[in-house]
Amino acid sequence: MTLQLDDLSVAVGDLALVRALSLTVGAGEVVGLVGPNGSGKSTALRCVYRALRPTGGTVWLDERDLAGLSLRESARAVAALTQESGTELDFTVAEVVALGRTPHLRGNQPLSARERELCRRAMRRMDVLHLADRGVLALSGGERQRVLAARALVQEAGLLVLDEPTNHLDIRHQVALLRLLRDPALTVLVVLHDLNLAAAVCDRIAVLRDGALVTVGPPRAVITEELVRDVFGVAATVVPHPLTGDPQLLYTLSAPATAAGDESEPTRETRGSRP
Ligand SMILES: Nc1ncnc2c1ncn2[C@@H]1O[C@H](COP(=O)(O)OP(=O)(O)OP(=O)(O)O)[C@@H](O)[C@H]1O
Repeated sequence: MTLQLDDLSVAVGDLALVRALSLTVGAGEVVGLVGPNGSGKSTALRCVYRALRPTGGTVWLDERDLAGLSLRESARAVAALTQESGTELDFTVAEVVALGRTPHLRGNQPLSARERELCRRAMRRMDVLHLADRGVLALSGGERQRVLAARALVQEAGLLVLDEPTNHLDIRHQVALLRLLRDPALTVLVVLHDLNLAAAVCDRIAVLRDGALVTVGPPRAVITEELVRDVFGVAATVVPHPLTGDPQLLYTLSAPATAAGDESEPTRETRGSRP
């Protein structure tokens, strides 16, 4: 499935949150959306999983206008793992994962044997099968995030959008989840704060600032010291990953503030010397 954001804009009153964003995610591609806090990443993503109606532009799914699809059709096409994917009700883990099949079911139709196996496999892949009978409200943040990831997987949608999916996850589960994204059957748009993980998992990275696209391209072209300084206001050193060659950022916490306005706490060297 191909996703195309075409001149997408979101405004609240006079405030532009997303400005004329055009971005294509090709079938089977993993595209990362990165940018500073408040740069419009989640807002853009919300337009793709229909939590928000854009004020301008169009979201195309395989050349079909998302706004013209029924909610059931778009729920079959787009699975979302976001900060809004919460579960307030005390369902069991197995029940929450099974909810991912809802767009495919009619009325109270029970899950088929294939669907039950699909749910079991997703729980195994996300390492939550041993929690199947536990209530979700009593889980840790990371366990709950893995349950929601399993729920998104069983939806069998062609497009997966994720907003900070590694939130709460320990490093083993971060790597496991990001590996799942590298599935040729999946088209993926993922918001990530960790630029090193983004460089490792994404085919291309799109950088947002103040709601507008700064650049988009392969990690090696996008993740540069200049970009990190200009967009994030952080001094970093880029080194190639010794095995893959992917750009990886090294940060020096005692580095001086940058021109882009790093107003961090005074460094160890300067602390105490201020009036
Ligand atoms: N309903 C709204 N009304 C007014 N401003 C909003 C609304 N929703 C979001 N914003 C503002 O729009 C901007 C973009 O928010 P958004 O959540 O898309 O940013 P983000 O890039 O995902 O940020 P973060 O990295 O902090 O998650 C922020 O400044 C936010 O405060």
